[in-house]
Amino acid sequence: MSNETKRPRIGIIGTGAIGGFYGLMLARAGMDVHFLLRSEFEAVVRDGLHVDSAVHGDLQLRPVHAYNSAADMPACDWLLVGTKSTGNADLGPIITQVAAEGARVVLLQNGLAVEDQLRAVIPDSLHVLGGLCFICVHRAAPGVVTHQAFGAVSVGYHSGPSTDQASRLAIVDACAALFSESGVEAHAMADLQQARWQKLVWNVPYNGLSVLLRAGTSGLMSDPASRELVRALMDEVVDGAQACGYALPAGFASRLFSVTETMPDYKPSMYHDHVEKRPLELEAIYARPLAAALAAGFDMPRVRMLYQALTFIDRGNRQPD
Ligand SMILES: NC(=O)C1=CN([C@@H]2O[C@H](COP(=O)(O)OP(=O)(O)OC[C@H]3O[C@@H](n4cnc5c(N)ncnc54)[C@H](OP(=O)(O)O)[C@@H]3O)[C@@H](O)[C@H]2O)C=CC1
Ligand SMILES: CC(C)(CO)C(=O)C(=O)O
Repeated sequence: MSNETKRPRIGIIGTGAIGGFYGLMLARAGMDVHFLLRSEFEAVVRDGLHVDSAVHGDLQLRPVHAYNSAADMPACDWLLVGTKSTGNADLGPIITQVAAEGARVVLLQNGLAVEDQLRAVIPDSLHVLGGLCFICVHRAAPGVVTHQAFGAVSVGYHSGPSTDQASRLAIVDACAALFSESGVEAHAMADLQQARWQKLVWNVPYNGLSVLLRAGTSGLMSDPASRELVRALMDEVVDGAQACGYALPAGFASRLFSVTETMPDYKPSMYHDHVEKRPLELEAIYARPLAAALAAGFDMPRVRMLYQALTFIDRGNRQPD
């Protein structure tokens, strides 16, 4: 175990836009942060990590505790997972290798039931939390993250050795405190599933339509036809959530719609995945919500159509030229 009471040791599993941004913020606040990288390892060892932020200015971390193998990392008390959900089934050996005894694993991903997938491949002794990131970031170059807007994280307990509500809440509060101490707005959530459905109200329309229509938020919000489509998809997800037992606050979709009008033109992470020919997070953002709603007796035909179109696009996009 590391000396957690003095200085928590944090492992960033997947140092892309999300892992790079939050990891850098935590390290700048004096925490002992270790970054697992893959394709950008050499660049980060050589040049450090950079965040070009519209909110915080230009931030740099150099040198970086960077690793290209989990086997070389020290045991960490907290693991923040910033990989895409498409790779969750393969994370078991990595997490198991890097986790200190009783470590807390926080999945910073979009979508539904992503924690269930991870839970199945890691030891029962580890705590699993979910973290929802309300932020606009993307990788601009190896080791360079562009931060356009926002930054808050909402955290909730998923599963693990803590069975009573009080000890679960204590872990969630400790996680939120790590972020707060690094200058990131953080909230503890009582109901992770409810929060995941709420976030889907944004991700289902904008992530998928950005790929299908090749447009960022400004383009989608400036055309009457795409605006109508966004709104209809949002309403369907709200109804799907309700069918699954998660009643969202009144006017929630309208508020998200209005907030998006004030955002800088933003291309969601799915857009970047498509451009870079990486697999799209279709299972977590579309297939599972569709299946959950259907199991509750509610169909989401517009969401299904979007999912089917994206499946076609994704398959073609990843075939060799
Ligand atoms: N970007 C955003 O603004 C937001 C993103 N999200 C969600 O956050 C999650 C992460 O997204 P984002 O940061 O944009 O994704 P990125 O593609 O920018 O980052 C993913 C990172 O994980 C690395 N990685 C994947 N597998 C491994 C592995 N086995 N070992 C080491 N590194 C690995 C990738 O390395 P490599 O370079 O080799 O690909 C990459 O650096 C997604 O679920 C997304 O939906 C949520 C809110 C906002
Ligand atoms: C909704 C948004 C743009 C910021 O809150 C986001 O977090 C995402 O891209 O998933």
